[in-house]
Amino acid sequence: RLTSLASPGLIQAAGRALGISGKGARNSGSPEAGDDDKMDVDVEDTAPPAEEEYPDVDGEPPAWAEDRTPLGDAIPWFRKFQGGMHTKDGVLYGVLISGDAGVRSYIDDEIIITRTGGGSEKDAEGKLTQVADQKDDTAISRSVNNSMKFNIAVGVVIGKKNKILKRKLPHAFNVMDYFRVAYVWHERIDGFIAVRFRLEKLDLEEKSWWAEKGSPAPLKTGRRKYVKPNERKCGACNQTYYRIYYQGWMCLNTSCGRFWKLPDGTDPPVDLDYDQKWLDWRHEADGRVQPHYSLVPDYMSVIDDTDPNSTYSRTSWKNGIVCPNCKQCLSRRFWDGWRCDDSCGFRRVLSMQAISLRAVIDDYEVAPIRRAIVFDPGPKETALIEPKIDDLYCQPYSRLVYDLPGAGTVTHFVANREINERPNGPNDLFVQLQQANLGLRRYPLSQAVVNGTLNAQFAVNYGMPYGFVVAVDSLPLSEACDPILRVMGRLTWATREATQTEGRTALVPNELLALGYFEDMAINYHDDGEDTLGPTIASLSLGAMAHKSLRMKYKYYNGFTKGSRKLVRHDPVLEGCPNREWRLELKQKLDNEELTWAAYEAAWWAKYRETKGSPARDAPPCIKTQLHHGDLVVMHGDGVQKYYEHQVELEKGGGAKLRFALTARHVLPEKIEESEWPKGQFKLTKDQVYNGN
Ligand SMILES: O=C(O)CCC(=O)C(=O)O
Repeated sequence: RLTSLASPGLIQAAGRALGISGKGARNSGSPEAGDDDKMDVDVEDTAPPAEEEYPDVDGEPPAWAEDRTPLGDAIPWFRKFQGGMHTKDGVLYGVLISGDAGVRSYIDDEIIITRTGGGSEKDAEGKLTQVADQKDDTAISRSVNNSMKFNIAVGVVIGKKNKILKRKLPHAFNVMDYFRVAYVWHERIDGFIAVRFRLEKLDLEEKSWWAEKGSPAPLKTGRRKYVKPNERKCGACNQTYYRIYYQGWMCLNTSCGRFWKLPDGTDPPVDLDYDQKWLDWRHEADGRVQPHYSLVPDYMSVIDDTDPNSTYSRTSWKNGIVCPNCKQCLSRRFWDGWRCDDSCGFRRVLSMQAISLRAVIDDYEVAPIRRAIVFDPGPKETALIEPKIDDLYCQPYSRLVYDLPGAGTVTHFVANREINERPNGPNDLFVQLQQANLGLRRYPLSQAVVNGTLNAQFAVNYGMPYGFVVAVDSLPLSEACDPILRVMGRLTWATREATQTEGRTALVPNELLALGYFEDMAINYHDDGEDTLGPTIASLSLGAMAHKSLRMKYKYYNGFTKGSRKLVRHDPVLEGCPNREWRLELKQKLDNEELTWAAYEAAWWAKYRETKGSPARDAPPCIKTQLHHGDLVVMHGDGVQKYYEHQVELEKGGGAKLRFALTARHVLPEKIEESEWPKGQFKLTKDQVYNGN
């Protein structure tokens, strides 16, 4: 705790006049020598004002965001979606000063003093606590040192949750400015060594936008004194350090016996005051200190709409823009560009010229006469299931059926040139879907670790509402365009074909999710196991090739949940899971009531401990397929979604820049509001019905 020597009102007034917020400063000199008490600034002693009582800021941030995703997409020096420091190749590029930056944090109009955060954790109340030593050899502290050593300016974003600056911040995340790393040192925090650093605003001429509204302009750079802080050499280790704290100079060499000791050899208190000379220290303008990126880059100026290769490229969907009107960071949420929210209305619409199949398929011929079926499990991939291959049953397709015992089947209808080239077949559909204005866009994931994380593909939903992975608005199927209805025809055929062979009646699809993949897009392991869905999911691939994999879910593979390691109550003990024999034996005993649940648990873990050779891990894929242009895949059986998960990745390289995946499901009407049912009703013309040719 700080020793307060002045009244809180006086303290705050003094702080504001100096542009000081947060922890206070004292004049240099030793406290023993009797300092000027009036300069004692101790705002910690007063209850922090409620946010709305903080003073307004003087200007507007040059860029801002309400979520981390658009911020990281649009600000290249802070392409960081979790954590507070963006480092790359050993250099620190950007810092986020958000909630609790820990003890002795400090921000004023030109200076920021913070810590690297390494070796620290948030406690139950969200307070940052150091839990391990952090020395200079960690990647993060090397990066901070490198930015100082190599004169790389560091961009800073301030979060609304920040309570050190004590200003009313306009947005959740606000770009401040570029700073130089002026000093890096070690301290002891919560008993552990921590790395701290001091940032100094690069442009000292201009008033900072986050300065208090109406506060005086900063001193012109030509009139500043640029006096260095006091420094002293340690008598024990001979190292020289600046004096940072009013309470006294301290050696900052972690290997010295006098590290972090006050001149009288005692440990310093937790709350210390910054020495005024240390806070007043500024560097003269130095042209060598430069940022790597523009503070707010103008990505729009480098987009070439006339080149489809650039429109569908990774950079084109990974990079956000900053709205030129309201300065909001915008992710590429729309198929055809960037749009700001309604209050601003800014749009940058790309012409989205159609891309040819030739441009996205990297094979000698765009389609083969007969597709070679790729199935070679290889010696290491013994978990892969061998499909039953039938070239005759639904010619000209080859049909591959993968059996997942106890779960269901995956049927792959492999297309070829004859199928793809037919009028209104896959080749035509690929062009037609590009020409149709489908309204594809990226939606926030419903179960994301970071708020606002967007689905990695562009999506639009037709028919009955479906929103397991992303909440996508659904459009009535009756109003869908011709190519979408033709796709519905194909998927209805595939659904029947894959399920009738098992002697069951198919539930005809009444929903269609269209996904558009650009270069390098992928959908990570997930299942489509929403309880509103029937057991069959059929999909059509158009355009670039993709790889689809299926694997058993972690808990069914290992028998227990990840993290909390709770045993699965009704363990199906599927084929391919480890320790299958004894797991089946124990399950039998549990099912026959020879074991209580508690006895089962004890026996299970005892057996598991004996099997030292099988540590818990993610299941390896049991199905790996290549999804080529025109192929259809049908996953059938409730167990496929319950026990298995699937992922799809666009082929890397080879120009694989555009793929459509159209997936049809049967949404159970009884599970959906009746008012939504009409959306799933549609009638195909004779021409739109597909019969497998
Ligand atoms: O891209 C695909 O082929 C399938 C997409 C998918 O996994 C899904 O819609 O759940």
